[in-house]
Amino acid sequence: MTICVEQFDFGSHFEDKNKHSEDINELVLDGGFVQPKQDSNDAFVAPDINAFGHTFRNYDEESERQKGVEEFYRLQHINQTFNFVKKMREEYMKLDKAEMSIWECCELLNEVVDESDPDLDLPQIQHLLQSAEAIRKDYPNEDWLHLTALIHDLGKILLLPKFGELPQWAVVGDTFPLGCAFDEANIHHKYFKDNPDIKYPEYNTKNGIYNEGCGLDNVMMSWGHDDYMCMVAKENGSTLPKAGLFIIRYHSFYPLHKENAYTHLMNEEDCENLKWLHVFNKYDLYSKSKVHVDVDEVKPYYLSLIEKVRLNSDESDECCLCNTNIYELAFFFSLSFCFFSFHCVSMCGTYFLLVLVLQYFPAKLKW
Ligand SMILES: O[C@H]1[C@H](O)[C@@H](O)[C@H](O)[C@@H](O)[C@H]1O
Ligand SMILES: [Fe+2]
Ligand SMILES: [Fe+2]
Repeated sequence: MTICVEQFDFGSHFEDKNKHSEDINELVLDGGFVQPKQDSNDAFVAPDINAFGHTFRNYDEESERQKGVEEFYRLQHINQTFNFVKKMREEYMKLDKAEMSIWECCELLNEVVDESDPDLDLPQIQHLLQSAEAIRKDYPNEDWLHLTALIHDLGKILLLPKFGELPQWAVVGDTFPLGCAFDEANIHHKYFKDNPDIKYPEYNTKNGIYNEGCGLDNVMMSWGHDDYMCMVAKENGSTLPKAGLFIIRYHSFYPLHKENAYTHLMNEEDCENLKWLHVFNKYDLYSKSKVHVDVDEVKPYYLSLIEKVRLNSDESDECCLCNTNIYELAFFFSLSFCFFSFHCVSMCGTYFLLVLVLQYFPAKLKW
């Protein structure tokens, strides 16, 4: 099967910007987010070297930091198995760990450092804002993309005690499919030899348990911050465009979006969404630097974006305006109404009406 993966050369992207923007503007985006792209004169230029003076994603560098990264991948490749992912998905699908707003979650990432990353050692909130600000500069009208950048790594809260305190190998790093052969395009591929799934013949052919072209949504990806965040967004009824959800679930799937491996599992929709992931990746990877973003300065903009994410009406019990429980709020107002009208029936009516209305403005997501 031939698959239409557009190979994206970051170096030439901005010289050839018009051509590319035509391509991606063919995509129809749902969710009520602004679409058209405006060209900007001073586009983000991908630096050649990272904050440590090395090329980006250089996994062969001889350094102390790199030794830690390699040990991370050894553990990840041994421990991520089909059954492990299945168990994790069942556990985290419950969304019973916490209720909090997106911004509260961003602030939690202040405490998280990613040990798999050779290019960044700052708290993760800085990475979220660095990538979102960089993409916002070049794509000022694509606010869904800014929001996607802001939330794409929020799943790293899995490292925190409240969310199960999972080990780094179960949260960060590049991702790959389970249930089919491990492609050589995975970094430090050699460590897969000790993965227990290697002994199941059905998992060790090119397609494994999947049909060619089955679509990535049907593929079990290694468990981590990508799958978790996508799950949280979907289950909370987020209205992000499909391309945004695709970016969130596959942004660490470098074997696919950088090396073109596993493309036989994609369907047509994946091919379309991949174009956006290529755009996004430039900002995700090359915005990593030692330059801190002033959190307080940019906060109002991102809070306004967060408000645009409509959630399922029955998912949250809190009012977005005052964070009070909607049932208490409705009870209080209907009681006052009853007091003035001396009519109990109207109190009940008002109560149910208010609960209904208030549920359309939930402020918190279930995690
Ligand atoms: O080390 C990084 C980091 O964990 C990123 O968040 C992830 O998306 C990348 O794929 C990974 O290589
Ligand atoms: Fe990530
Ligand atoms: Fe990232």
